[in-house]
Amino acid sequence: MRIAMVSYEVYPFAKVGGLADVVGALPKYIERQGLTVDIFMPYHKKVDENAPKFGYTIEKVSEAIPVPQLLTEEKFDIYKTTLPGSRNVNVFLISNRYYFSANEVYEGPDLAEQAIFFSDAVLESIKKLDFNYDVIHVNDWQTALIPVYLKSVYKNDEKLSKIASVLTIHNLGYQGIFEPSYMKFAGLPDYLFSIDGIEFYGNINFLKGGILFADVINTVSPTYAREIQAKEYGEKLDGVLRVRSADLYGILNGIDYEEYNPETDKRIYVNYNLETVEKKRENKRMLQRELGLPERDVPMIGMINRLVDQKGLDIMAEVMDYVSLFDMQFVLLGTGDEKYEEMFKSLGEKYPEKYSINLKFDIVLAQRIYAGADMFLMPSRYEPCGLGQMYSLRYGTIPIVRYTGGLADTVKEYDPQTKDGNGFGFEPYDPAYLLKAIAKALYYYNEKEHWITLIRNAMTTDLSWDKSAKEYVKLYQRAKSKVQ
Ligand SMILES: Nc1ncnc2c1ncn2[C@@H]1O[C@H](COP(=O)(O)OP(=O)(O)O[C@H]2O[C@H](CO)[C@@H](O)[C@H](O)[C@H]2O)[C@@H](O)[C@H]1O
Repeated sequence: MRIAMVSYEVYPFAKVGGLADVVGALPKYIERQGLTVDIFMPYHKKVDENAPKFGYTIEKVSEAIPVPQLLTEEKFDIYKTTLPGSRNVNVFLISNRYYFSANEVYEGPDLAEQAIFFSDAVLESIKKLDFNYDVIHVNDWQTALIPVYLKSVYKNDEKLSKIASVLTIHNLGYQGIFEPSYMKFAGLPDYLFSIDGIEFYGNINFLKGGILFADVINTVSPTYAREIQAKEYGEKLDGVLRVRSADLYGILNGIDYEEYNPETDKRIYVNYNLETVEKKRENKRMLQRELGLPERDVPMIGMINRLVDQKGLDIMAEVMDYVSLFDMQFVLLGTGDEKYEEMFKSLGEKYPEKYSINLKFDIVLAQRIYAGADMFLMPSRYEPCGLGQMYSLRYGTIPIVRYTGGLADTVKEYDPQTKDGNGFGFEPYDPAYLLKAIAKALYYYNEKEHWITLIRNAMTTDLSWDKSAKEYVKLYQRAKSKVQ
């Protein structure tokens, strides 16, 4: 089977959040299952910026290809590189100066036009390139129109009509909702502007289109796949998801065990494994030094996040003054909404000996926090899967989470009787429960025998992609069986 995987972000070429990590790792593991995978992504400015750091080279494959389907004269070029660490995963970069010259991945002159242009350009590239794909695997709203095109405009196209589609929802909170006028730009037939199509409360909704028209849909954890079919987590698409529930799966993300390995990770200060885990302390000391925190043996809580409502920062705001009463340190790395940046900045100013607030994107510092911190906080309001808690488990850093979505599927409450469990957490979205979970973790930090057991349980949790990659292969087979 040959798979075309389509995404706006792919590590290491351009990364904003977890989507990049998934599409940068999963193809390597699918390839090991004997399939062939190619990636299609926009040629963002970031791709050139990251090239010297990661040592990939880029060549031009084809140029000035039109998109006759769309209401634009813009053309695109195709460039090609290879996914580092893969055997043979081609990465095709769709280049167009007008749409893709912003500094950031999710910026541009018009985000709706940009996503439509990219989606159609991918299909035009597939027509042009000499490969026969069995499945197009699209990710999130930016690429969710591809299944819509396949089942409407291209349903009689000799090549494209034979390709099945899979949509992965990494975050239902972002849907791509725009004015109906974009139907015309996209060249989509009018009949699609209906309740059974991409119409959504008078607008158009790209993700809804993907959910209705992809042959198979999945999200990134079994719990989130269940949660989003009910009103509380459904973001107004729960009804549409229930319509497709027979074709909706939940496959837990994995993490790249080669890239994220405390034994070999070159970005951390001192390497370690389960047998030499006491070296974590050295990582903490060096991190304290780098960040200007007092070099003491106090429990350190880390947090690395996009600073947005999803991440539970409003309930955190209510408890951090109380958490600050403990002898502890807190290290934040993140960027996002101004109100949250301000909240963390003022905590840093109020308690300079306890807080290190780093409002930037820095993948080296991220690894140093995963390795150096003792605990990792992720009190998300909702979390489709969550990778932060998985990286921290792998690095022996104990997660404190809200049990929702993938957090509930990967973190298990520590039981001091049975010595089972790899972290701490809470369920009701309520600051009092969050405070209790943090206090509990801080308590067990001082119960050294329990803490060592926790670290052992964390580091031996199976989070590899191997199992999930096999699930994706089955998903592709299911999708393929629907178009024959
Ligand atoms: N300032 C910063 N500097 C450096 N690195 C930073 C950073 N801010 C965040 N990161 C990194 O970005 C990634 C975040 O991934 P998550 O999966 O935790 O959340 P995200 O909401 O982005 O992903 C969405 O998609 C993924 C993938 O499916 C789902 O796991 C998740 O639940 C869903 O919300 C981690 O690798 C983290 O280290």
